[in-house]
Amino acid sequence: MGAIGGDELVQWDKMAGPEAVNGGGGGVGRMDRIQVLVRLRPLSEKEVARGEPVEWECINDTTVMFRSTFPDRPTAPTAYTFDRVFHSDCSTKEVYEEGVREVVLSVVSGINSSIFAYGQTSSGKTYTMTGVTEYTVADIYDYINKHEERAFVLKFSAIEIYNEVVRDLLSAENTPLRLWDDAEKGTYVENLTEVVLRDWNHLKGLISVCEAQRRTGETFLNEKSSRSHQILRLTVESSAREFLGKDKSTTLVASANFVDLAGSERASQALSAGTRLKEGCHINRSLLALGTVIRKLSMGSNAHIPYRDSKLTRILQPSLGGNARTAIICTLSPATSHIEQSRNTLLFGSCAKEVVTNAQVNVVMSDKALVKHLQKEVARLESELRQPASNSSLEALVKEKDNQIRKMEKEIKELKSQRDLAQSRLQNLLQTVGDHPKHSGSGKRSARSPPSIGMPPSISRDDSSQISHDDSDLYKEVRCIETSGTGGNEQLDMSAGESSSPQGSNMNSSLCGNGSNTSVNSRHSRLLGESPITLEQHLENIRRPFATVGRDLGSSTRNSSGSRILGRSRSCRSLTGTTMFDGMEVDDDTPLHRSLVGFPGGPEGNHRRGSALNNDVESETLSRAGSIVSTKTNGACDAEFTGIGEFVAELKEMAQVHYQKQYGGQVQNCLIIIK
Ligand SMILES: Nc1ncnc2c1ncn2[C@@H]1O[C@H](COP(=O)(O)OP(=O)(O)OP(=O)(O)O)[C@@H](O)[C@H]1O
Repeated sequence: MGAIGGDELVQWDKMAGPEAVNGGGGGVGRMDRIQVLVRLRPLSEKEVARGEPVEWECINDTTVMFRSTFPDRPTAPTAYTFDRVFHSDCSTKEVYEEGVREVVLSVVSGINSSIFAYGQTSSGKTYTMTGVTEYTVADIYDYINKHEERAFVLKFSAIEIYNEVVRDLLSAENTPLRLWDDAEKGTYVENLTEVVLRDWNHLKGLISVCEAQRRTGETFLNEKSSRSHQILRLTVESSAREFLGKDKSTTLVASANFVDLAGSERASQALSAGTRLKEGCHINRSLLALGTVIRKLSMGSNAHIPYRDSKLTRILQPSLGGNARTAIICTLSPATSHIEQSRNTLLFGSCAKEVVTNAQVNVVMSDKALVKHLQKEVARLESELRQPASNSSLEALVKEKDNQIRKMEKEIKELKSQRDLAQSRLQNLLQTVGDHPKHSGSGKRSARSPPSIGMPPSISRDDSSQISHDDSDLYKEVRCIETSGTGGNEQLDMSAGESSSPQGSNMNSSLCGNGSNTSVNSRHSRLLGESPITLEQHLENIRRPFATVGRDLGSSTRNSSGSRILGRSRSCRSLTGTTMFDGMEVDDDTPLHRSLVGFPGGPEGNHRRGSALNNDVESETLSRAGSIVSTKTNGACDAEFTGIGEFVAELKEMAQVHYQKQYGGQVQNCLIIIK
């Protein structure tokens, strides 16, 4: 069996007529809400005898209202709206024709249908369902008689679920039946009797058998209370006579379920005990499971629906949110004594009307027709696959990409402005540092030339063989200060050149005693023929531009968010390994060594300074001259140079000691040349 939709369904709808199928179906079936009807019965003789007033009133065709007749109870009326409500004077025929007919007769068009009666005990379920079943069967036979072009086969089966046991009502044996799950058929009852109907009278006779077989019992509330859920199933198969036995033959197959549920009851009200009490427990439990399924279905979520919690819900699964059109008739007693039960029934109905089913036309095809149908379906799916994605999904994709592009453009813009800012700061710094030779008295270096700090002023740019290494480092350093992120281990650098110490050791500074011709080799001074500057002059030359740089950095190295943009340069790191102290052989007793130990950049001080900087990266930046320039205050900058001054003094002292050891004379002056 399969389902048809689209053209085939429209064709079939035309054939079946509008009275058979309400509306067309789509390729994936027909989404339909469960129809919920309410039927009020008249007061029973007992209720009248007790003098119970009528508490419920149907104020129109769709609304039933609770009006308390007791002055001591809350009088605010409560209204409940459903697809249709029927007051106590309405006949079952009206209920059928105005609320049920349209749904149940879908069965002749190949669409499953289910009619439930739900309500408390003695509210009129069996009374209503008996009439509805009769009217339906009468209409089906009427339909069959009017459609001679089709060949119909009607089958009938009936079960009851009594104390959670499934029984075949058409079988004399009282054997419990098992439920099975099948991928195609869904849940079905094993070995269930299915009778092919000869005619309407045949069916009437079978329904009488079922009534006789069904478990009933007398309770305080109902002389003939149904103690089981009863499901009568009428299956209608139909085929066009002209195609019978031919390849094109297709058969529509659908079932109509007539479900007369056992009524919920309160043991206290029904005064049940023993067997009745046990029955009542099973009834209430299975009704609770049904209520849970309906409630979960009504929420429309994809949550797990506990169909398997009871046999009732397992069997009725297709009728509850599945492949069926469904109507539920909620039966009410209007009596005061049943107010709470009536309210519960209406709440169940309110949930049920939110449940959506997906009814389809069920078709059985001959093999050849099935192959043809499947080929058509494959072709349709292939063409769908070949088509590009739908416009809406493409639009969404384009929109998303546009957003990404806009975001990236914004980022590029920001990066460009950051780059421009960095470049302008670099220019400023270069200009500031490039002015340095003026301070040292040279004035020959252009403003754009990168400075060679500590270099004798007469060394020209053309002497690239000697200064290129320093220059490149300076460039790197300035560039990194502007562009790299916050750095850490600032290092002291006083020289990056080769050693020219008298001993040929790897010292990066040259120490010169200042006698007439007693200076220790100073390659630069000799080569250039210029008077080398003293260490103090050199220090002063260094201090001035860096004091300026310090001021400049202090005002310019904070970005808008307050974070530092200055960072540790790569060149700084590269210089770390070639500080003048590396590889220097020093006597532990020399002043220089003592100085180095405590001086930033010395063997230990270097390390200590690095870790200190790590803890306060924001507060400091690296000076090319080997000191740390604080960007907080220029005073701090000066303090660093004062430290260098002290260091130089000690350096001199050490040079003297060294000179005495080496040459046995007094050093009158000392010159340190730093490349
Ligand atoms: N609409 C009605 N008009 C007149 N009498 C009714 C109506 N509905 C029910 N009755 C009567 O009320 C009594 C109880 O009805 P019924 O047995 O159908 O209730 P029920 O809901 O099936 O109860 P239970 O759940 O106990 O089987 C019956 O005598 C029935 O004839």
